[in-house]
Amino acid sequence: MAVSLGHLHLPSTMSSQPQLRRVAGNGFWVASRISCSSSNGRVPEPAEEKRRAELSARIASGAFTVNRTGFLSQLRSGLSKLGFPAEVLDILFNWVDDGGDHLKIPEARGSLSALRNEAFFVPLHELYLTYGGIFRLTFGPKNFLIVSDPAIAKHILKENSKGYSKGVLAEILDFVMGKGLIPADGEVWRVRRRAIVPALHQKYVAAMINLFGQATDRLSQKLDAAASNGEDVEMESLFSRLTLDVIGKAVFNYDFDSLTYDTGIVEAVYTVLREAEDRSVSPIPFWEIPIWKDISPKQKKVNEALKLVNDALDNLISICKRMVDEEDLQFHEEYMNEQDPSILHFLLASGDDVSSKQLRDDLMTMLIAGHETSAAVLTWTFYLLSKEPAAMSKLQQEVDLVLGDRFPTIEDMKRLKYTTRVINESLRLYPQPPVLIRRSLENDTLGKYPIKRGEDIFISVWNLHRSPHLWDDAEKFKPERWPLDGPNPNETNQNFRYLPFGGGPRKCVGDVFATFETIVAVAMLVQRFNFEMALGAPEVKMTTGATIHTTEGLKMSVTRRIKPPIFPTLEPVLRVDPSGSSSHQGKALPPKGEVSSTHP
Ligand code: HEM
Repeated sequence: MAVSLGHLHLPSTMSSQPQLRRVAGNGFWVASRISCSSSNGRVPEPAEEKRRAELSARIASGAFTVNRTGFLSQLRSGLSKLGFPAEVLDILFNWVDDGGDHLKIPEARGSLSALRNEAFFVPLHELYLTYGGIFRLTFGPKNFLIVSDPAIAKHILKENSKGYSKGVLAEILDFVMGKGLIPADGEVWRVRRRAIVPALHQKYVAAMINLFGQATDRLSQKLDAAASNGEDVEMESLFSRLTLDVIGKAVFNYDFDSLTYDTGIVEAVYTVLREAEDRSVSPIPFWEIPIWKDISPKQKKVNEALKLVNDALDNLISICKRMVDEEDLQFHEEYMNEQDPSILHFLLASGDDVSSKQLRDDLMTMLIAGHETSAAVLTWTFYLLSKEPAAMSKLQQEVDLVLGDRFPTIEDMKRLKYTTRVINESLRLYPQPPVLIRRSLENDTLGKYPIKRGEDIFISVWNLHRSPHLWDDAEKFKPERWPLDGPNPNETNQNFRYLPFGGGPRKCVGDVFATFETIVAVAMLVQRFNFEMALGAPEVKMTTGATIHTTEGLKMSVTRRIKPPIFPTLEPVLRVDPSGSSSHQGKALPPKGEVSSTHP
């Protein structure tokens, strides 16, 4: 029986797991009921539902379940054959299990064919509903522990974070990030984290609000042209360009201007990004095979692109070094160069004692970490909003009331409360990335199970965020689940059932940056346009790399908004402090349809 707790906090490992029972006589573990989840916060299509039902049936039939061997299992099987009732054996063997140190993690054997054509975290959700908050998934010689339990996630990410490394992730990303902050472990990570975190200080993030506004304004110009011509737009690729332009300026003061031009460097960045994503989901590391590496045209292209990007970064580092040398520098905690407020400038001005290679690795890491993640959040937010017109109109009411026709300012970030909740909820349904990867550096105990050093672990944020045991209406897009006047939801106040930016010492360094970036983009776009799924647009399906992508893009039709007059007595939750609004320094938007000349 899948346990529906229907409340928010889940204190113990045991209670988060559906009850498992062994089928008498065969020693298999099965769940008594498998609930089939809809995905995307929407009602699944019939074909998808049928495929899911088949997968659920295969899981329930034990097609993925590993036969337990060993003395206890054989004893149980023998007793069962002698006619002992299953219920009695359950009680007896669960009791024996609880006391012993032989306890085995439930185990499922994955078949690659079952996972084909599917974002891999979706079948993991089905397996979670059957096998519980921790299980071992075996693929041929490889196996992984899949963790979907808040208490175990907290243990790995926070309480015993020193006992875990980035493992397989560091191996996959080595070619592009080297020892950058995401893959780095141990002393390198500690030193780099200490150097980088101060660069994202309050004054810097506040300065970024203008940058977010200017970049979104450029996107608006594109949408405006599409609206005039009655053309549909593919929003996923536009969001990817928007966030690339933002992160280039924010991290190393480079204007990709990818919303306007398709330059060689933009193409090179995408080649490298796609390769990183392909490698993260490839079952066989082709790129490590010596001859393949040299003859594969794809690998050749990747190496050329990587060289182009690395050379560009090296060049930006030397330009910035020259700027810093010529500056009359007075470095302090909230230091920021007005002409170049980038993270790179801060790091060099701080006298950060670091090799150029390490600095490049860190810049590349932030470029990748801060680009696709924010783009994916925007893509799925607009997808969800297109399915919930009521949420969209509530959002537009708030934006009209708080911003009117202005650009957003830093003060608006706390006033755009419903906008923030929409993003919180989008991040719950579509966490980016959907799994966190770790490797145990020493023997440990996860929940009630002992594990050995060297275990590869996937913490499924997708499962945590969509667990029917942890959330009411887990699959539903409900920004209202987060009270407007409550705290911003995070891993701490949600006791690790909600991990949009990870948790513990390796939590995202760009969480506030990214939250503001997405608030500004969402607010400015819905302020100016209405969005709907385009007529005849392909069904929006998921595929995965490091983040969740659509398979065929997010095709939308965009129309300019004709705004109703603003009545200040809308719903009380949307009312803003009138004294605050008069002090806004925000810039007025150009009249609808006109193009602003503001460029970074
Ligand atoms: C909505 C956008 C973003 C999301 C959803 C997101 C999510 C995450 C998550 C879940 C982690 C933890 C990974 C783990 O524990 O394995 C992480 C780490 C990280 N993120 Fe973000 N991120 C976003 C934006 C950004 C931005 C804009 C930057 C840079 C300015 C950034 C830089 C980093 C870095 C450097 C780490 C590694 C931290 C460490 O290991 O010490 N992220 N991010």
